[in-house]
Amino acid sequence: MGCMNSKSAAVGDSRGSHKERLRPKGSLQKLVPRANSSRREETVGSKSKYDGGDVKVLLIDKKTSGSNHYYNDQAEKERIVDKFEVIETIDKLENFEVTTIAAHHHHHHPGSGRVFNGIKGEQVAAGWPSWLVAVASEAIKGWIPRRANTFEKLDKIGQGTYSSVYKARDVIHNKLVALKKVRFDNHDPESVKFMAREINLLRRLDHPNVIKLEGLITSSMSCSLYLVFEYMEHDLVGLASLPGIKFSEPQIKCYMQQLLSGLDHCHSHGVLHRDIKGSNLLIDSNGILKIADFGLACHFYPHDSVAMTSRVVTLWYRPPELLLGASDYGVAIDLWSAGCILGELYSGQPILTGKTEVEQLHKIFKLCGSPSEEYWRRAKLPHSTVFKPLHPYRRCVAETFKDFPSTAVSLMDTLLSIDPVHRRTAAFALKSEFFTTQPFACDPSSLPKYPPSKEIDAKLRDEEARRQRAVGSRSRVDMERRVQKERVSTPSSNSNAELTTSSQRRQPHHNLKSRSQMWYSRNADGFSGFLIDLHKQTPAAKENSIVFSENNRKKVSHSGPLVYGAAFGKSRKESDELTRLSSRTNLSKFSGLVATRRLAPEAVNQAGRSRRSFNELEPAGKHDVRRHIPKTAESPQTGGGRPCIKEPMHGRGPRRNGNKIYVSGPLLAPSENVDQLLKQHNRNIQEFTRRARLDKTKPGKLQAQGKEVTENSLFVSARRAG
Ligand SMILES: Nc1ncnc2c1ncn2[C@@H]1O[C@H](COP(=O)(O)OP(=O)(O)OP(=O)(O)O)[C@@H](O)[C@H]1O
Repeated sequence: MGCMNSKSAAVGDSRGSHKERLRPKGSLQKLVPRANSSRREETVGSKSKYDGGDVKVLLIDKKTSGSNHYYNDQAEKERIVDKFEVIETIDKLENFEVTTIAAHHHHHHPGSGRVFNGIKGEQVAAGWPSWLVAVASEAIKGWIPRRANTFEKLDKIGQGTYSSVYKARDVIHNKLVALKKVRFDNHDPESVKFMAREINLLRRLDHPNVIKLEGLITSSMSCSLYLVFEYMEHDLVGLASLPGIKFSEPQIKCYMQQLLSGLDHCHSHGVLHRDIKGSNLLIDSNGILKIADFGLACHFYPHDSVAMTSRVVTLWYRPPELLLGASDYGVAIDLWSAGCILGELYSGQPILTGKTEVEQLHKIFKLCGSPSEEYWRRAKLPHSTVFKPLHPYRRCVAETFKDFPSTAVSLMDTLLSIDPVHRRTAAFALKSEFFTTQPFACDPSSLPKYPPSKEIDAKLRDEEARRQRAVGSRSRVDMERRVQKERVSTPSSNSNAELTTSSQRRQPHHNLKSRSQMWYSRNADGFSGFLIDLHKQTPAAKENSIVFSENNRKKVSHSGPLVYGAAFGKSRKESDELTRLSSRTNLSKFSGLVATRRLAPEAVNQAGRSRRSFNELEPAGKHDVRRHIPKTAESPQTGGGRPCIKEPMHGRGPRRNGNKIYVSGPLLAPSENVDQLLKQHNRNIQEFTRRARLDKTKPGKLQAQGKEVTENSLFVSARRAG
């Protein structure tokens, strides 16, 4: 059949003579004759237009073949179509034989110039866009697209890096669903392919603990795609951050059992998830946990060695072998993440919260010990020469989590093995004493009913609280100015107290310290936007704040590790080690990169190349790293991976002033500065007035001096505020 030029309209070998005549328009619809029509039933083809390209479809009703109609022109077609009543979008094609479908486009496009026959032809006829059919026919096989107007969109409930997720009502089946609008470039076949990979994998899986893909919404005209999922009220991060939530042991076991059962199903179906983390574990109103977000997932072949990218899994849940650059890995990567979740469920906060890959690995070694000599030799990991510590680290998982139940520690010990082989399998974990000894996992249906809670809700709460702080601070600044202006001697702290109280009254969450906020302020690993009082900080937060101030003071245009050996208050040995690592690697620049999500596994080398070129071409500090990070860092988990130096430069990073550090949030002058500033200003005015009195007789000089004082005072203010 070959390619066709943009305007020719070959419809099929046997109907070549009609090729210029078939110009039906509109989507594929089943038509029934109106009462006065002589026609019995017919399906008209669709000619859709998108991005300047046309797709032609000719369907022949098997029952009435021979009565196919070719329209001479659009007007004729419309006249004929008008005789029919559209009763439904076709959802079954068995009765129709697709003879030929021609797609031709003005622009280069997947499917451009292609004539689809057979299955692909049917797919286009069924209303799938040809850009999807062209490269992802397998993903939509046997399915028909749902139409957008069969859903009623409700709220936005999730914002992922690659998607926006909406709550919606399926009006046909009258039930709630989640619609995930996936972002991809439909002009780029690779991008479409990788989006389709998620669909393919999801369709392979069918388990109560794996999210179910119920359908796809698109149309031949559309360049976007929605994935339709069963609706889930919660995710684990959102749930854990609900104020006052503390999971019981049977509850933790219940969630872990479901997580591991879901993982076991994925793994036994040859699927690695590669992004297990709390926000991807969805929980419905009956307490059923489902693994979601298969955007990073891939097929794996246990007995074949296929190179895969190591840039997967959100930093805090990423196993050491990936940080060491492994490209041949297996189920153990998901088990490591599951071990992190287990620790998090007990401790109430993420357990390994590095800000950079180097720091993440360092934290892992400190907790789990560094790999044995035998492992270094056997694994031959790409970054081992860079990351192998000079001195081995001792494993202290049991000591660190000594307050947890012993069976939980024992399971963590297995799942957090440095050597992936020792992590065993999800099936093995499910048989561990953790699940076989009392207290047993509770039944999901017996779990408490929670108000809807999502990571996005937790974020919104955090943001609202931050906004309130900002409003409070701004009001405070305004108030201080007013106080100064009116020369009222009320102590500003009183005014602030009043303001705080009123803002608290307005905002019920103001004073609630969500768990995520606490994680941040405790660890200073995320960017919460809250004013943190150093006196009240834990040592960990203090350590980090020192890094921040170091960064600011030294105006280092590079991320953490270059200074963190010394700045984190580590032991001399650790500090030397980190400095050594940091000076030997540039990986810190790419911290938090969570995989080349749309990159083929085979493209590992290419990723390496782009990494190099990024290093070589871009001057440090000038580059907006976020543009190059496919999976950016808004969540605490991914946030852990952000290069920390960028943030202060963009006004979102931690800034230190006296005993307080500001972490993220709007750029506000710390309010203590306002006091100083105003005092200084007063002094300057007094000085100016004094000199003016002295120099009454020398107006020329006065003017000059006045100017000088003003400039000085501005200079002082700027310097102090900066
Ligand atoms: N079936 C669902 N029901 C309810 N909410 C959902 C559902 N699927 C996803 N969400 C919400 O949307 C968010 C983003 O979805 P998802 O993780 O699939 O997208 P993503 O773009 O891959 O995100 P990420 O950047 O976190 O990997 C989830 O964290 C979750 O809160």
